[in-house]
Amino acid sequence: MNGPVEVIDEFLSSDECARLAAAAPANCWRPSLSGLPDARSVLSARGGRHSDSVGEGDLDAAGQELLPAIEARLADRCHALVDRFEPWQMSRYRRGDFFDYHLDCGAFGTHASGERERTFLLVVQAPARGGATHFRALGVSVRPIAGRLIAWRNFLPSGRCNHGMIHSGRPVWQGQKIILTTWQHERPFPRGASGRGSEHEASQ
Ligand SMILES: O=C(O)CCC(=O)C(=O)O
Ligand SMILES: [Fe+2]
Repeated sequence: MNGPVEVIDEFLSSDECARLAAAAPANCWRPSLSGLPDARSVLSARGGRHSDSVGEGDLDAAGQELLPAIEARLADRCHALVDRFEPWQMSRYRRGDFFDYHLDCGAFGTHASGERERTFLLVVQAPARGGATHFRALGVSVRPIAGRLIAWRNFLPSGRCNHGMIHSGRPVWQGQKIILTTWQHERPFPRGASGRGSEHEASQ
């Protein structure tokens, strides 16, 4: 699909999906927090979301070792700038879970790395029913199919947040949806304690 929402099927192989779906230890899942990096803002930001998430640092070795190859693929096929990526997050939506309509842009205005300019969402496991990513203002609904990349830009050409990109993760009605998501910021994003950058930083 062309247009404001880019969809690439089989971006992940079925083997990668299987390894990633098994990569989060059961006791690492936490209620998802939306958007904001600091705990102060998190409670108010959480309201419209019901799902669980883990950070990339929680994934097992088999899962973590896939990430550099996935990033290289995103750089190659989507011209992604991976040094601006936030640490990956894996989210799980079980029956009835959802992520209400929101913008990915708008919460990081004062962050050193700037706003979330682009979103890269990889479907690791598809639910049996429900769970589409719905862009209300665009009238676009993208089904969660395992291996599918769903990517979009959150800015207008002027550099302001594009409110036309408002979107939601529709409720899952049967089965479970697992996604692996990152956001490309305006400037390099140092991967802190939760990411692979931490070893690098520590050695400097
Ligand atoms: O689960 C979805 O389809 C949407 C996820 C999303 O909007 C996000 O993680 O920012
Ligand atoms: Fe989003």
